[in-house]
Amino acid sequence: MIEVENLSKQFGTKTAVDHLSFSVRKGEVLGFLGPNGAGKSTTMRMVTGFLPPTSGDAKICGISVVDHPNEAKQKVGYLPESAPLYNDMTVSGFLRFCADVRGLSGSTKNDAVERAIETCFLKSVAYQSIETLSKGYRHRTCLAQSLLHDPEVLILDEPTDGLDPNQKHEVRQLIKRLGETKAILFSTHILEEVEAACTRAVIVDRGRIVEDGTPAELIKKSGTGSLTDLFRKVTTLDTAA
Ligand SMILES: Nc1ncnc2c1ncn2[C@@H]1O[C@H](COP(=O)(O)OP(=O)(O)OP(=O)(O)O)[C@@H](O)[C@H]1O
Repeated sequence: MIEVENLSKQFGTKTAVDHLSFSVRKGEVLGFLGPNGAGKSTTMRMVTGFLPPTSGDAKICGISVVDHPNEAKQKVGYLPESAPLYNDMTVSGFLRFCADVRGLSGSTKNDAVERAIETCFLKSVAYQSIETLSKGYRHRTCLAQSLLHDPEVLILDEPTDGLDPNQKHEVRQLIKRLGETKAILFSTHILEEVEAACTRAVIVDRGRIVEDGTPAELIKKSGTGSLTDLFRKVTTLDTAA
């Protein structure tokens, strides 16, 4: 469902993503790990059709993001790193607005908004204005937005960032559940999320994949039973420069 083929991105002289290739099938949750500046967000922005690659391509359900970015976008739910929200709207109003932008109307729109509110546990704040929400609820509102059109593919950039431990647990469970019927790519800095939510994980460093395996395989590879040890072994301390 997600096929990334030799994807590269150059910003001036900086190579942010360097000939990356991987795929995610339906029923798979792929954890996308790597130090700050490894190229995770840049890869996700290209895979969702929001940033044109310097070379290579990504296909969403067989649709090229280079040749048909708008068609590919319709198949994807995307939670960007800093997702935009309209503070003066209520949660329900914001989701209805996003559904309009997605081209949903009538009962399809009502059902989509209701389902997203339920899935992301937003019922209690549905009619509250976004500016009054805690960070966790704001975050879940962004996540709900990405689910409105019931996409086959979900691309989530640090979906648990800034959440408290209870909310982190809830969102991980949600990702796991959604992953049963969709293809999910999500980035995280929290290595325990690999075991908690992923069927597979890749570690990227300086725009390249340096490890790829199931959580059990990666833990075995570490030699110490610790994903943190493996992560530290295969990644560079400072990749942002
Ligand atoms: N628009 C841009 N212009 C120039 N350089 C950029 C741009 N966007 C990203 N970069 C650079 O590309 C590299 C990869 O950045 P990216 O945000 O993809 O990393 P990341 O793995 O998502 O990092 P983090 O974990 O900190 O979010 C970094 O060196 C970053 O400074």
